[in-house]
Amino acid sequence: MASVSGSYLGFDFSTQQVKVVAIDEDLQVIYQNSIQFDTDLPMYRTQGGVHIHNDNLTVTAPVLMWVQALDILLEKMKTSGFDFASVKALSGSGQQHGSVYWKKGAREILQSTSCNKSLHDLLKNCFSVTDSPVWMDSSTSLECKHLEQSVGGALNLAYITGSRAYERFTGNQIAKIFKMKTEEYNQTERISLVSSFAASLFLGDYAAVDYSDGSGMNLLDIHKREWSKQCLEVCAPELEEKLGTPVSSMSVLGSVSSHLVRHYGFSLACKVIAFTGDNPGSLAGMRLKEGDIAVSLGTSDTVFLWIQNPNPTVEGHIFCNPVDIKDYMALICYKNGSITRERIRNECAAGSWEEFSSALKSTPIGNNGNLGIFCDVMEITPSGMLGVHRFNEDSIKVPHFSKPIEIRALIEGQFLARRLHAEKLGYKIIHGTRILATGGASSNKDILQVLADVFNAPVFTIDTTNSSCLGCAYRAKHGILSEMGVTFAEAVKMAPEPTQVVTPTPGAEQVYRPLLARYAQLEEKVFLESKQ
Ligand SMILES: O=C(CO)[C@@H](O)[C@H](O)CF
Repeated sequence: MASVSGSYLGFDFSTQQVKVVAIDEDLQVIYQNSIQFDTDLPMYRTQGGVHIHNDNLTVTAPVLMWVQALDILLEKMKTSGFDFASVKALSGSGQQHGSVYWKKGAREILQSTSCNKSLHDLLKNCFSVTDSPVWMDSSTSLECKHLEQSVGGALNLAYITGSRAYERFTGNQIAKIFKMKTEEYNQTERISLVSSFAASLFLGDYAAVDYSDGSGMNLLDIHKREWSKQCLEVCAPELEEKLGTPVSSMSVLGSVSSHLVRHYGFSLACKVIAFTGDNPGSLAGMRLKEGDIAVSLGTSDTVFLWIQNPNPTVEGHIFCNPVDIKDYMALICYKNGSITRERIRNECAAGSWEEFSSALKSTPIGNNGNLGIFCDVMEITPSGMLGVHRFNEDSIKVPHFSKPIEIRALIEGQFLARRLHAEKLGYKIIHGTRILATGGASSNKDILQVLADVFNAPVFTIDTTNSSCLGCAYRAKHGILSEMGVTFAEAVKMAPEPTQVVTPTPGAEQVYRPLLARYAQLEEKVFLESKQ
């Protein structure tokens, strides 16, 4: 029987805003809207949606601001005449690693349906910690060191949880709350991620943490897909009870709350699908599949990978895959993205991308063996690498290159690094591999040509505006089909296809394969020198 036509919602509780996208049965976007924390909720006095504390390390956001933002967004949708009754399922995402602390007794209030209050009025006394730590926080170095030491080191922790200890990761943040706000911690009956907190607002009950966003906590055993008791015990007492049991990112958590049915006219049949992290949501929005790699070329660069057999290392992050229960995804972040590309453009191409492109076109693939590593700011991957390092074809360090060679050395060096680190995490370039490029630099075809040549794979461009919202609307549709065995790829096959822009230059692979090996040796040399 043909399914009754309906719509699907994807929400994203990101750092600076709450966004919503609605799609129809054919996956076409039929509605979108957003609430900006700084401007629409000025009484919270956030900057970029957060409060950076005086120590310049602690970064938090007021949890009631997120609640109030949803009230306003749903009212905006209602005022614009959005047909809530047509929504068959909804899902969403949240900024990863942030944590929300529900006070004892909050669940009963969350479940209460009798009142006509806004969610903000309903929940205003429900949080034991009112300023939630968020991903920009870097105040938990001691907790990170303690966790790594307690489980046998950084690599062991990465093997168990998918990442070495990171200051922003939730387990270390919870450890700090237990240490610094012990009474508040003891008054907490549930700890949510931003994603599962948001899902709870729609469910009218505590929503479980999903495997994918849970992989960003240094607490979830990504192989067993259950909490690592060893990690829980190191971070804080009675933590498993406060976190609840994690679930698949495709889980149907239940139906939307009767509070929302009454206030907005959602159907009682509208399902809430597990919410997840913004990056797993983006992977869904880009419709990445096995063998694909997404490269976001922005101020900082981010690489998303689909991985079947992960090899967790102390660099990068392995998360459980949000759309395939047996596979994984990886995330690799680089600080030296467009920051460095723009500096070299200004110094070597008179500030012109056209001249930058001409230099790439006038220099040979492989740059006659000249290699460069350009870290204007301290790099995330590899952690702590800094400075500009140039090597000639004999791997001898040289003080400078000519301008065209400098330009090619920068771009080849960046993409050789992305390929090296991806393959270290277990990524494999297979037949049919696609590179999905997004972000500012993806508009430069000559830069994408180098990307295609280094990876020996075709490069496609995609519009990732609202990629996480869109991905979660897709996941909402898939969530109610997955129980019938429908795969995510099948559920979203009607979505707009990415545009192929360039294919690898014949013979490029024969140049870059040995160059990649040389790059790996030189990067290791520079990395070790930076640690001395
Ligand atoms: O910390 C991050 C990923 O590990 C960021 O991308 C946050 O998810 C942004 F909200």
